[in-house]
Parts: sequence; C-alpha cells; structure tokens
Amino acid sequence: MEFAKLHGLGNSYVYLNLLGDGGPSARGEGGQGSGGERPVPPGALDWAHLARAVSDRGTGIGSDGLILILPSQVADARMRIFNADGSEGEMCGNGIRGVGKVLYDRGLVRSRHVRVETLAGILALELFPEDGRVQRARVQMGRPILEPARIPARLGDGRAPVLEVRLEGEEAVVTPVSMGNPHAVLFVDDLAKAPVQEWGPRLEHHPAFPNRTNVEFVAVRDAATLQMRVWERGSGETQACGTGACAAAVAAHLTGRAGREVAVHLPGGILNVRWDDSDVVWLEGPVEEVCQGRLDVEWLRRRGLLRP
Ligand SMILES: N[C@@H](CCC[C@H](N)C(=O)O)C(=O)O
Repeated sequence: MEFAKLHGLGNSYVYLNLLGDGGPSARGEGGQGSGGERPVPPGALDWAHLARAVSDRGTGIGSDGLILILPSQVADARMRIFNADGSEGEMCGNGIRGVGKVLYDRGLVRSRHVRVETLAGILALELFPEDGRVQRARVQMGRPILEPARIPARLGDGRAPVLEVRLEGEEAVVTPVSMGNPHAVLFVDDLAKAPVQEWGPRLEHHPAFPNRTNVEFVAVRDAATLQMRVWERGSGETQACGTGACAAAVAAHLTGRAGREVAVHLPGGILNVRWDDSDVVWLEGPVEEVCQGRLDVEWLRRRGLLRP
C-alpha cells in the first residue's frame, strides 16, 4: 500500500490515496504491488489503529495523523482525517490543502479549482502551482459556528462569545468556535509562557466539551497579526493548525481584538485568514510533499493491523 507524507507548516499527515485510479502508484512512481506483492485491500485495514501506528515517530512514519483520499459522489474527492490517537476529526485545514496537492500533482484533477467532501461539508480549494506542482492553496472554509450547542460546548447562555471554564481552581476564559470541528480559543499576553502543555490536555478533555476540543493560545500583536500555539485534539501540541488559525481569527475579531483579515504566526510558519462580509472564512498557506513510500506488509501484520 503506497503512502505519501505531506505537511502544511510542519503539521504533517500520512496520506493514502484510495481513489482506486491513481495516486503515487498509478503515476509510475513505485506502483502498488510493484514488488510483485498483492496490494492490501483497503477493507482489510482498521483506520484508527493504522493512524496510531503510522503517526508514531519511533516505530511508524511519524506524523500528526492519517488522511484518506476517497471517491466522492458529490465532489472531486472525499477526505477522512484521523488524529495521532486514532480519533476522527471533522475537518483539517492544513490536511485538505495536501489533498488538493495530491490530486493536482498526480494529474487526478486538471483544474486549479477543486472541491473536497469532508464531515464538515463540501469545501472549495484554489490551488497555486509552480512548474506543475502545488506550492500553496486557499480554502473556502465556510461559516464559523458559534452556538455552543452546535460546537458542541456546554457553556454559558448560548450567546456570549466569551465563556469561563473552571480548571481545578483556576479559571480559563475561552471563546468556543467550531470550524466544523471544535475549538476553544484563549488569549494570552505572553505566548512563551502560555500553559499549552498543562491547560491544553485539561481543556481538550473538559466536560464542557462533550466531543473534546482543540485548544488555541493566542497573543495579539496588532489588529492584523496574531501569534498562536495550538494543542490539537487527539494529536497534542503541533506546529500549526488550519482550522485553529481560522477559529483564532474569528475569536479575535468577535472580541474586538483584530480586524477581519489576519496573519497567524505559528511555530511552523504563517497562515493567512480572512473572515469576509458574507460570514465565510478563507484560509491560505503553503503545502509541501516530504516523501512517498510503501507500507511494509510484515510491519502491518506484526502490529495486528490487517484484518483476517
Ligand atoms: N491540524 C488540523 C486539524 C486536525 C483535526 C483536529 N485535531 C480535530 O480533531 O478536530 C488543521 O489543520 O485544521
């Protein structure tokens, strides 16, 4: 089974192309079963288990999760994203740009405008290639969801954008936002001192967030510049998070801290976010392919990843 590893600002995923008509294998770059083995049928794999195994930086490939590219009846492709702990996310702003790159670079789509089905709806991408390979992509992320019941967040009276969560004696003030997946945004003065490793997991698993949550720690540099560190649901602290950058931009504007267009500076680089007048959020940033390879069947067997 062929894989590719891509990242957007250091937020990395292992991609499997399950379209059945191409990907790394069909483009003469190794070929599924090119070693004479029979390809592993996708139905033989447990995706949550595989996500944990490939994400492991010691015994796997090393990534923040696993992304499947699947056929869609309603778009160019369907994306499923599994975090490093095997949980499935509804959306991934960095990962979806990688889906666009895989589709375009391998000639599986001809247009620079691609639509991808996700658990958060069908999202449109604009791809920016150079010499036939996508370097950057812009995603129309849709409208942010702010009603606590739909985030879901069991907080406040259902209207206030700023809510308080009790953390064993301490009080965290968060702005919950869903970009299809849940986020809790906290504003801090000094990002270097932000308790990402301590509060991140506690907020992720706090009963106020019944589906758990991603957590963003944000310092406002000026009305057009945010600095952010992120604790991702199911993956821990990562170098960047696309949906998280969008949630941070929405929360910053909602609370009067920033305008509608911001550059979000993350440990892995810069994402540009715009929340337009029609309530739609746009995310733009780089995407890069790291490598391609083939999952070893013995490795899959030894880890009990192949269903009989
Ligand atoms: N890194 C992603 C988000 C991946 C899913 C997230 N951890 C979740 O469980 O919601 C991004 O770039 O948006």
